[in-house]
Amino acid sequence: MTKTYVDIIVDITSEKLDRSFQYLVPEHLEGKLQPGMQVQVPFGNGGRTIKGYVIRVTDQPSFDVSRMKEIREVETGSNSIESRLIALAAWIREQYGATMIQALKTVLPVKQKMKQKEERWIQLLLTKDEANEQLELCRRKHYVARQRLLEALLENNTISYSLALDKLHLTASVIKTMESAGTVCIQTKEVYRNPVQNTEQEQTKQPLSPPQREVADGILKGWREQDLRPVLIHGVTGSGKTQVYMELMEEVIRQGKQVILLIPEIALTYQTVQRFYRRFGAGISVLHSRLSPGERSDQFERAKKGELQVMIGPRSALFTPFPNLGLIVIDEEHETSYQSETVPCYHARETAIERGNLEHCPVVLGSATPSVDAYYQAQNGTYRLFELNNRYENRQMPEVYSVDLREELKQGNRSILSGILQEKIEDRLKKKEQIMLFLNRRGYAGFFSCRSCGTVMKCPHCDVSLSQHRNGKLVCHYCGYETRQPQQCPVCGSPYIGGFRAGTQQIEEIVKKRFSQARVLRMDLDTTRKKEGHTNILAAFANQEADILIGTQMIVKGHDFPKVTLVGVLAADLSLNISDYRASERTFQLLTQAAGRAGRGEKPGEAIIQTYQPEHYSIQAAMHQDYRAFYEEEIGYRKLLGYPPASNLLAIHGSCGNEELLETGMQYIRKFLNRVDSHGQLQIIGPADETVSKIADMYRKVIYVKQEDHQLLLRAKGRLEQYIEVNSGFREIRIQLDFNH
Ligand SMILES: Nc1ncnc2c1ncn2[C@@H]1O[C@H](COP(=O)(O)OP(=O)(O)OP(=O)(O)O)[C@@H](O)[C@H]1O
Ligand SMILES: [Zn+2]
Ligand SMILES: [Zn+2]
Repeated sequence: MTKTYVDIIVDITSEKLDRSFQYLVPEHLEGKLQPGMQVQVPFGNGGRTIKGYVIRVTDQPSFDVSRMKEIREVETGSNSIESRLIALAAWIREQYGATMIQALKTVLPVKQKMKQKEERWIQLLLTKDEANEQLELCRRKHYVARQRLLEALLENNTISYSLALDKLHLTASVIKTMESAGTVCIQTKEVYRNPVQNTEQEQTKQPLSPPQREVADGILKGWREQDLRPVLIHGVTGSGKTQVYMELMEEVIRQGKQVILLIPEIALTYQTVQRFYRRFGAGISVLHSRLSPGERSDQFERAKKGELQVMIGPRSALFTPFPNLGLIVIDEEHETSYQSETVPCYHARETAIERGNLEHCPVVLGSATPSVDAYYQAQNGTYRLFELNNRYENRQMPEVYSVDLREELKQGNRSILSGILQEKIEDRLKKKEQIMLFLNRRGYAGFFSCRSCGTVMKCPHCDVSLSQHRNGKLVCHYCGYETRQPQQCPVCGSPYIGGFRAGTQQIEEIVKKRFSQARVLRMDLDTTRKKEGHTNILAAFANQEADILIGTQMIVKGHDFPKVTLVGVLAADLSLNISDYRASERTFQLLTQAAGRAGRGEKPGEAIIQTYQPEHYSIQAAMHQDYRAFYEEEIGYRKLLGYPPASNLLAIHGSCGNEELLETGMQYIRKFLNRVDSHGQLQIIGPADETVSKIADMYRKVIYVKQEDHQLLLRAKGRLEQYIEVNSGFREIRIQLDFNH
């Protein structure tokens, strides 16, 4: 009979996570151990017994079995939060191809010694009238920072100091000035806890509209009947999904449980967070990527101690160690940022659902453009589906028009702005309404090429074209390589060489030139590189300090600007051209979300989609804001071609500085898979070059494996991982396994 062995960690509070110890499983415990369980083990030579956690069960001993000690016993009734998170880490390891240590480090907050910071709050000392008077004064004098603080304080008479710095982008000196002027005072947390609070601030709960009520009731009813399937809320842009989340959260909190709310980082603006503060008060904490590890683990510590009811944050907030987790909500569920780009490349939606299973708590997903994956699960009954088909107060959905750019060219318009878009911009400027212009940058490069021979200037280290910047340089957006713009073609010597197609910078110039009266803001990677750059720009646009906001995908994510009545999409199909089976899905989502920014306030909105492929189904469906039409078409293709969610797809990514070595290694992997697959059940494609076949001098290749049965594919993946681990030929090659993405 084969023996089982378990890896145990005894210390989960420090960097010592990677010290694991192997023990023998005694006969009476055979088959009873799982990752996460707490056990008693002998430790050291003194016969001492200590507690440890099982992190892995295996039939491969890692050292001489005759020297291995046995586990003493399993702790019964120990279902600590750590146990559940370790079990989650084990699941992540299995699903996403990582080592157990990588998975543990992702899931468990690694504690560091940190001085406890005192939490401070800013309180308004003026009456409403006085504050409004001051606000008027600041407006006249263009004290925009003070204006922002006053506006926030008028909505909520006490706000968190760090939130003010972070999300309102105020400096300490501005706050200081207002403090010495007697406008505000600074309080510590203790004071805030027994505060003389202005009562108005607690009365901000808005009643649900009848359709919102119906959705919330339907969801709660299922939970009361122990239906814990994940819930998908498909609600059109502006339908008030947030309102429904808040209702559900309130119910869960009332039962003494806690809530995790995931929001894409880019949508985690002051506005959004403030909405939740107003409703739930001090029991909320916000995580974002700029917190230091210490600050982060502080927040996790507070959560564990029961000081918090709600954690809001991007992806990683999913691992908040709440003692009694009652609900996980994922807003904008379709967002690609929910997938980690570093190992383990876990997907927050899938991982949330697994955490929900482990904690017996429901998961709610929401989106105006659900991922095809989630909608598929809702169609086959794995998820429950709820719909909000109208905007709040039946505000109109935007009217969407498409413009065929080929026709524009035929009619002699060579500008990136079509005739109709120019007219509508003019009209909105006259009416003092706001405009958003969106350039789809995915799959796009403002490339520099020769008009005589067609040579495109590429980065010498990466297989991508260089982008032209205004400073006369060509820049690689993957590795940062820069070079001066050549005066003539390096291949044929022709002087007719230049940049084609405009990037956001050039569009800004074109727009400023064409509409000299307009105040223009631009938001893209370059203007937001600085800390809080994007918050500044969004806040300025929300304050109507500009008429036109030009930007990339960043500007379409869940923002609510009521004065925007026109959205222009400059080149819709750029993202259709990338070689990714999700290209159509991404394009549809981007266009629908972009159009959804228009007409969210009292005035109805319009969107104009400029495209070279007006007949493409993604663009057609986005024009009609018809998710179902898009989904039906798309799922048809996925079924036909065996792509997720109709089938399962394992991607094996390899990268290496030596191309030959990489090719050989990938061929070995292919042969190994063929051997494992003796019944010919796996469909193996490749190895082939990745879309970007080289980054920073590392060559990149990929093998795809398709199979409908997830378990079968998981088994193949497990065998492959072992093969790679024991085979020294793979030391030089970085292999990364990726499921269904
Ligand atoms: N019950 C309600 N009472 C008052 N205002 C509401 C209500 N429901 C929605 N609204 C308002 O309608 C607007 C849109 O709501 P919300 O932002 O929640 O929509 P959404 O479904 O999350 O939209 P998107 O998917 O586009 O982000 C907001 O300004 C919100 O304050
Ligand atoms: Zn040339
Ligand atoms: Zn490069």
